[in-house]
Amino acid sequence: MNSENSIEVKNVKKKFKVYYDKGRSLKERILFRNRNHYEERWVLNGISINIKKGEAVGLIGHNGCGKSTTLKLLTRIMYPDEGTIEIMGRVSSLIELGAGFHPDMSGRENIYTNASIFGLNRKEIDNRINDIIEFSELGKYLDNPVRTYSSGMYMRLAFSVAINVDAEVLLIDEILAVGDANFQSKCLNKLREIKAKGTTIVIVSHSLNQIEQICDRCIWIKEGLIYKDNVPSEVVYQYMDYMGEKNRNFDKTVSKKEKIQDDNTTSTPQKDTDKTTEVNTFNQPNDTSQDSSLDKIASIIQAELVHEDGRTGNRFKTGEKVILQIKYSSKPELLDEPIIGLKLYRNDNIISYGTNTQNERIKVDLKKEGVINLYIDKLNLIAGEYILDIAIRSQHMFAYDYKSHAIKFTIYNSIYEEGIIHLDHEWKFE
Ligand SMILES: Nc1ncnc2c1ncn2[C@@H]1O[C@H](COP(=O)(O)OP(=O)(O)OP(=O)(O)O)[C@@H](O)[C@H]1O
Repeated sequence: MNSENSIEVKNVKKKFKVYYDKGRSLKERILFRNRNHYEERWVLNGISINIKKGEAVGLIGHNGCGKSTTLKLLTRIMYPDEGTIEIMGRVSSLIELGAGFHPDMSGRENIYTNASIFGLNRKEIDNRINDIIEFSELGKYLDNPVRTYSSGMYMRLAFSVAINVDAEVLLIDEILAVGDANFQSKCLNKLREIKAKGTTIVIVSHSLNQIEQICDRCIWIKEGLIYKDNVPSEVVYQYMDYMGEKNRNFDKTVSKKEKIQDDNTTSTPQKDTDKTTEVNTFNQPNDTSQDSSLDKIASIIQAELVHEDGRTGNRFKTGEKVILQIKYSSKPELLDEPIIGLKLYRNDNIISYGTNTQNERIKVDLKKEGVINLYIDKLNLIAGEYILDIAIRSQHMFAYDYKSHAIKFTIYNSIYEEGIIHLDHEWKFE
């Protein structure tokens, strides 16, 4: 094994036996008695990964692609059918929440048994117990049996033990999905601390944001093989594009099926409800089903964010140049000096920015139909999920139209930053 590496996975293949239903009735059992009772399904078809000491690697991919299987093979919960896995140093894992906990034992007793599974002796655990208890925030519940714990409390305990055993390799499967927002951010900070100390981390997560925040490298597993292996910002971007395309194709299929169903079940004229329309397209002027735009003095028909090269998107890099395009219709003769307003907030409800044309002393002149373009030179938000509300209001604050959650988008950045905004800056050392 190369001394620079912490993990070496060579051409690993893994198959599972998937057992058929034996049949419920006697007749089924007799009829199917000669049939093979299982089929073999290959989940990993030859994976090779070298992970350097101190590297943090994220595994991503769609459901069932083999991420957790890879992690379980690394933990040696299961073994490969072909290929080899070598790991240097003590391994700590957060794979199945509270696996290894005894339900009737107290939190404190479980700390001892769980930490000893990770290879710590009594004295080593005694030295760490205060840190473990403090991090778990379990306080007065620590002496209660863990069967009385909520899943969040289980997670706190499991996480606290796993990160305090001074492992050289930490394997985490989707574990940060549990627990409240405060604890999640505490775990993220702790992971950064652990990483800074040189621990190798492999993390499976559907939260691409977490992967971007913690990892130096991201591996996309597809059809049991490594499809992409690069810096997180690159791989996550490509993955989002791929998943977006997949969802659009799915929507198209659903739309077609629904249309056929609709055609079969009703003879009344169908309204124009094309499911392939972007989610940020709102009720159309010819859609008379809802609060119709026809009745409105001004309507927001569509809103989207556009990259500098003209592509519509919902994923942008911190500092990217973007254009917000708002397609509208209005009845100019009835408009009373309209105001266009925006409110941008992060998915934890922190308002990140808000403005309107009135405050900026911009005179708005809306036509019967048109597009409002807002040019944003630098979208200086830190990585996260954001939501944009858009409104067209009158001078008297009457909302002609208000679109809550008009656009949802993601900001990515390979550098971890705290807060909301990114301050353009430059370091100089003299
Ligand atoms: N013990 C098992 N027996 C049979 N099939 C299994 C077993 N464990 C996993 N599989 C199958 O292997 C495939 C990969 O599972 P795995 O849990 O590794 O996927 P994953 O990428 O982690 O998915 P998810 O994102 O949904 O967690 C799935 O089709 C799953 O049904």
